[in-house]
Amino acid sequence: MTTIIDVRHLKKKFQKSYALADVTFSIEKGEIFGFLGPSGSGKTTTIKVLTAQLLKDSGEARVFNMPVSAMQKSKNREKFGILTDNSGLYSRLSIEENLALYCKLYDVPITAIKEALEFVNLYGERKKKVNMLSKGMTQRVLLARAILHKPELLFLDEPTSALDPVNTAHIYNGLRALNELGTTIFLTTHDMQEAETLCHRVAFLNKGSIQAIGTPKQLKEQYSEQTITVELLDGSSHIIKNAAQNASVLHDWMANNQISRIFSNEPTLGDIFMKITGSDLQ
Ligand SMILES: Nc1ncnc2c1ncn2[C@@H]1O[C@H](COP(=O)(O)OP(=O)(O)OP(=O)(O)O)[C@@H](O)[C@H]1O
Repeated sequence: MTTIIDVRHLKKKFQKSYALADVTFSIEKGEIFGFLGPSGSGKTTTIKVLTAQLLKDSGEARVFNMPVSAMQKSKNREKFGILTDNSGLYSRLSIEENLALYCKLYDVPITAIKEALEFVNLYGERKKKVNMLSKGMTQRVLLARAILHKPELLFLDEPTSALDPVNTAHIYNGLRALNELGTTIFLTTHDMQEAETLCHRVAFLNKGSIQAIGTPKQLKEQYSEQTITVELLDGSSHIIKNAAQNASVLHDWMANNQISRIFSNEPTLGDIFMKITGSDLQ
């Protein structure tokens, strides 16, 4: 396994308060890793430190096995793509003209524009000026720009926050396809459904520190209360622990043909976040 991002005891303070209090995690090549946390938990600060837009106060942060400071060098910048809400697009130029400038900057053939715009479902709109675009369209242009040079690593800060369900689904499929081709993806979100749909592993960030980390399945198993709901034909509903002492009750219902539905009560990632931190993800 190749470690692409390695962060240990990372701290970052603004004025007197810690945006990152003590953050430790690593991401392996080929992973889609989700950073889940409510507003103000430190997600964007982490991306900014990892992409050398902000200096850390202490701790270690390595990307591609290099200290983050090396990410400023142009040959290393080419290895990653980044989508944040801090746009940097030229509002009076068209989508296509903006991406063409980026192609020049990264020495990417101009033909890459078509592929990137098709990826975000915007090729038909390529002549539109950026100042005429909706928030969701701008977000898709930024995503196209982030993948234009086919980076090995993508940092996506809330990539679908302004998108409608159709475009969100389109972007999810595209990100999975990119990941299958080998792109490692670090994404932040406060949308637990997004994390569950896309991510191989997730970390829960709250008040600048990681509270839990694992695959969605591991976290659900770890924090499940192991109960099942049994609905009977008489309309009653029973939540019982999935344990040996309840086998005879279940057996009797079943033997008497009383059961209408049975399902397990799996917690969502949002439930688990709430349980661990006492706050929700919004
Ligand atoms: N440049 C800055 N100066 C002062 N405080 C800052 C600065 N940038 C971030 N912070 C503070 O650091 C904390 C973490 O902010 P950050 O933007 O990383 O959170 P976030 O999880 O990305 O939130 P959101 O989901 O709202 O984007 C917040 O309390 C924020 O106010």
